[in-house]
Amino acid sequence: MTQGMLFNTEEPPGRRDAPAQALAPGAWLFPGLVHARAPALLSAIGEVVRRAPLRHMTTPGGGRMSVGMSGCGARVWVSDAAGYRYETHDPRTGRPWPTMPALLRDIAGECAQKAGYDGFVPDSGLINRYGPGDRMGLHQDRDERCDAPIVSISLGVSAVFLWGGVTRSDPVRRIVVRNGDVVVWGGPSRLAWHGIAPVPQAQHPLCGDVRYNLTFRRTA
Ligand SMILES: O=C(O)CCC(=O)C(=O)O
Ligand SMILES: [Fe+2]
Repeated sequence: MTQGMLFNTEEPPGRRDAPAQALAPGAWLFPGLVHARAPALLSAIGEVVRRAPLRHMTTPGGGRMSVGMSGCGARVWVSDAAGYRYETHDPRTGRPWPTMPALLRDIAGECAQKAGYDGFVPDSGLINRYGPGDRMGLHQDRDERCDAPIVSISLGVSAVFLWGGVTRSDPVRRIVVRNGDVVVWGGPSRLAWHGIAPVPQAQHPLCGDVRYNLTFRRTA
């Protein structure tokens, strides 16, 4: 696998050439693909959350999500007592979500292309912030009105990505995702079940004890 100029400048030995791993038809793990871009990605996250602060959303059932969330782009996923949906405005500030930084849009497009999905232009960039012990239960991403793929970037502390099949009862694999790893799923795997196991207490030089996840989608 060759990697474009965008990605391969500073990755440590052993990470640069880690091969892509097929998880399922249409689904790929790219170890370290954006490792060299982690500082730039984190500063783009900082830019977004200054204008749209991270917050703990509520599930329709009344539970508080452990993960802190924010986002950018035309629409961002929200959850509250009224349900799961995409909104054009941040309910917290009443303002439109911050514009997606070009760096994020471009990197998401490059990652999708690596998985064979050409022309992916996300209109939504979700930011998930996990502290020690925070998790995301197994779910499908099915609130989008579009079957474009999903590009998911891991930053900071390593975590275990839970990867099931398209059926709830399919076996669930546990895949370690590290700083700079990218998972892309679409096509026949677009509605695969997935989640994040409780994030361990650990330290990362760029993020302290935090894991960030950036998830790019087309919502319409
Ligand atoms: O944090 C992750 O890697 C997964 C996030 C996710 O599944 C989601 O935001 O829908
Ligand atoms: Fe998801």
